[in-house]
Amino acid sequence: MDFPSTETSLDIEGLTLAYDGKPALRDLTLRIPRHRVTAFIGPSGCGKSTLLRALNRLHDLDESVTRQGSIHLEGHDIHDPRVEVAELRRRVGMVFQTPNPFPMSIYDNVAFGLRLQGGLSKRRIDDVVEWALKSAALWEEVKGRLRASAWSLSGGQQQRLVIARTLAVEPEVLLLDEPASALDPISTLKIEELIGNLKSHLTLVLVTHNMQQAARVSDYTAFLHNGELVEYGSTDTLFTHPRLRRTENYITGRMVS
Ligand SMILES: Nc1ncnc2c1ncn2[C@@H]1O[C@H](COP(=O)(O)OP(=O)(O)OP(=O)(O)O)[C@@H](O)[C@H]1O
Repeated sequence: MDFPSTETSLDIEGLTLAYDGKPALRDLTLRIPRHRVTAFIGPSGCGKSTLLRALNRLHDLDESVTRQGSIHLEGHDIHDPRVEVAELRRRVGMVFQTPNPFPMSIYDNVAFGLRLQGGLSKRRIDDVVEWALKSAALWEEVKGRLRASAWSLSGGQQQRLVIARTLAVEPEVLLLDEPASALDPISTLKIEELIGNLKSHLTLVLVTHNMQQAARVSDYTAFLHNGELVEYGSTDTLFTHPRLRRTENYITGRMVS
């Protein structure tokens, strides 16, 4: 799957990543398009989360990890020594499987990153908190109790709060690692709707075990197996006319691992 560089957000080239010398990703090359939803699918242990984490350098502190190859964000090498990792992680935000709001109020969760950046008036922070909560489709449910503890929210609301917290610092890319797998079906639907709405101004990358979910929300799908990129293409094509037998076996449930 190839996109012109003008439409590419993340350009992954020859990426090999190993834990203690054991490769989890093998020579992966793919381009992730801007303002689209790209899903990574594949059996457990195939390297989906490893690839997602590599995109905002979450492996940096893991001394067992070695890497070859490159990742460019908007044409710039994310491993360039001049890159500040905190700024990279602001631009490439990440939401994990289990909602992880901070032990503070709803408002303070969303304001957290803005206050760290500093220099914003109280009024401006109020505005951004409201905008982020609206963007995460949570505002109507919490506008009357912004000072309540984030932990008083349901699991699905907590996950949308975490998304609002991530959106508040205006990332360009949002990485979602099984964001709905701990949620009930109604909360899952809300997260899926939200993903669809966010792509008008964000690039989204989604790891999911749920193939129906990948089919519902993503524009492009990458199928990984044993750390290799097996097939990558438009979601419609990959699910209806996979090129390779391995992909077909996986999406039809004939491959379990
Ligand atoms: N921190 C780590 N240290 C050592 N090995 C790891 C580490 N994280 C992942 N691995 C190994 O790397 C391989 C890929 O794991 P990864 O979590 O990326 O796969 P995955 O496709 O996301 O799996 P799942 O769907 O089960 O979450 C697996 O063999 C896993 O055991």
